[in-house]
Amino acid sequence: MLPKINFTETAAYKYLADHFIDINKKDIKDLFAADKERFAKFSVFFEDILLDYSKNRINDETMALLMQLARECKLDDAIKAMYSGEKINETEDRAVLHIALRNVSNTPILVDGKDIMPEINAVLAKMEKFSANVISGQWKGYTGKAITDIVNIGIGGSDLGPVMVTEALKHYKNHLNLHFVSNIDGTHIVETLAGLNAETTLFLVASKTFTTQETMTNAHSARTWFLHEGGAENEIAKHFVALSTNEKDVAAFGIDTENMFEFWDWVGGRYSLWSAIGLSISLSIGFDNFKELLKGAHATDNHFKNTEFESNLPVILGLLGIWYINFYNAETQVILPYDQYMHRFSAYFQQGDMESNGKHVDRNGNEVDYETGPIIWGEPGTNGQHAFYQLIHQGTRIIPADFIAPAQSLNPLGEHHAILLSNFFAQTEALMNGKTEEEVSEELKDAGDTETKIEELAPFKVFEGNRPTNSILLKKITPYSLGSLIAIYEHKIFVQGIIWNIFSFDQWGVELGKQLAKKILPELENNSEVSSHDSSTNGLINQYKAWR
Ligand SMILES: O=P(O)(O)OC[C@H]1O[C@@](O)(CO)[C@@H](O)[C@@H]1O
Repeated sequence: MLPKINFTETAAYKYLADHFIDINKKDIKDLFAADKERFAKFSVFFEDILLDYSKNRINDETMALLMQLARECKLDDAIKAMYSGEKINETEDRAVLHIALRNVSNTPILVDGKDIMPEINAVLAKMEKFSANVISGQWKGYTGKAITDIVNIGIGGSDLGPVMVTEALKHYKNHLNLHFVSNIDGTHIVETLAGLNAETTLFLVASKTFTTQETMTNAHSARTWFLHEGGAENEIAKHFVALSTNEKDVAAFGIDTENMFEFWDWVGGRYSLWSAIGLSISLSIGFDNFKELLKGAHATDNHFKNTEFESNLPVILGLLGIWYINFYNAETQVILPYDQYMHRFSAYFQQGDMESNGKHVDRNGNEVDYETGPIIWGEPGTNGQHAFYQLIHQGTRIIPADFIAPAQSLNPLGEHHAILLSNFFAQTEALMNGKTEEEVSEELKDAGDTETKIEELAPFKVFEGNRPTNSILLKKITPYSLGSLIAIYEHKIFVQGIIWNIFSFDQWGVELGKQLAKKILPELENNSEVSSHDSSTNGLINQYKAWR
């Protein structure tokens, strides 16, 4: 069982809260001025990943107290509980073992007394064989042609991970064309299938439960399309495979369970890209590269489990988040990858973080009286600079920002990468230093503005600065380094959930909307007026009926 400690009652929390003003007397830029070794002190390497957290509102005392907070919340016990297969997802009575999916060192991991590694390795072997067959052209469609297009049908964790990774690793892809259908909006599957050839298209129906309404509806529409395009019922098996834990419903759909790649209930949907859900990744970049992704994550898993908290990247990132969320009332966390391939990285962690820690009841079943999971958002740099950096620089909110960049470009072209990285470096410097009214006035004076003009304009051009950022510099985006980075963020989420004393691995909050949608759907099947809801819902439904 996980520890069930209220972190606001710990000595560390109380000291941080009581001495918050004293601890925060100096701005970040003054802390740098006072300590030439600040960067060295507050940056840490994990293999070819550098985390520079020196541009935060911290000092030695803050970090020591945050580390004490983690220890008082028994984070080390919680880590051991997860890695040992304890059922820490207590409301669903499940273990949480995405770490087992990438446990390439094959140390036994027991669930209910049974080592799960053999079955994990069996699925990996099946994924490897299948990927090789499809990529080599050995796997043929119903007219004997090789597969050219892969369509992954899934949503949430059965879509976001595969999309993010196949995009981030596009540089490593082969000839297969990858497509992803997730939304129930008919546009998504219609636009995706337009122009595809049923003879050479392979569908992956990705669904842990194999009951998700969007996925099953899209899968049936894909099946109908396949038959309409010339495929026959007895040829479904050549063009449909299932990625699921639910063999019964896979068979009921008409997919040969021989073409089912299984995973298990101790794999959370938002942590499942390492499982059979990652088949689209393996098809896109080859199984060897998929294995590299697993190896990178496994390296982070060992780092997280074995490294003292003071040098532990997920622990440092997790505690810094706690510092801003629970002591500065930061409501969001922005993730800014300065790499176009990583354009879905923030979106991926919207589910990863917000579906894990968007909780309001603690592990004792009581309403919490403190903030928990942040709102995760972000876009690649430098695009974000031309969209929302105004608010980050001069808005009224504190927005902790993670800047991520690779030192090496996968597409070196003239000075493009140098320009990209110059912005990566400059933004965190600008957010920290800001610009004083004196500096602004000086600039305006040098530009020849009159005293009056300077007096009018200066307040609008001041940058407060002291805005906290983390910089994560990778040597290069590879399957291995991406695997490590994703796992760092996964474990950061774990750290925060443990400290907030919440359950990070269930997601009851997604159910109510689905239930109500299932009640409304039959009401839309006729044209009679609806009055069973509140006047807004009734009004909207009835207007929809009038207009459709
Ligand atoms: O993989 P599946 O079972 O189809 O679930 C898809 C997604 O739906 C959820 O909202 C749970 O219902 C996410 O947690 C999950 O990743």
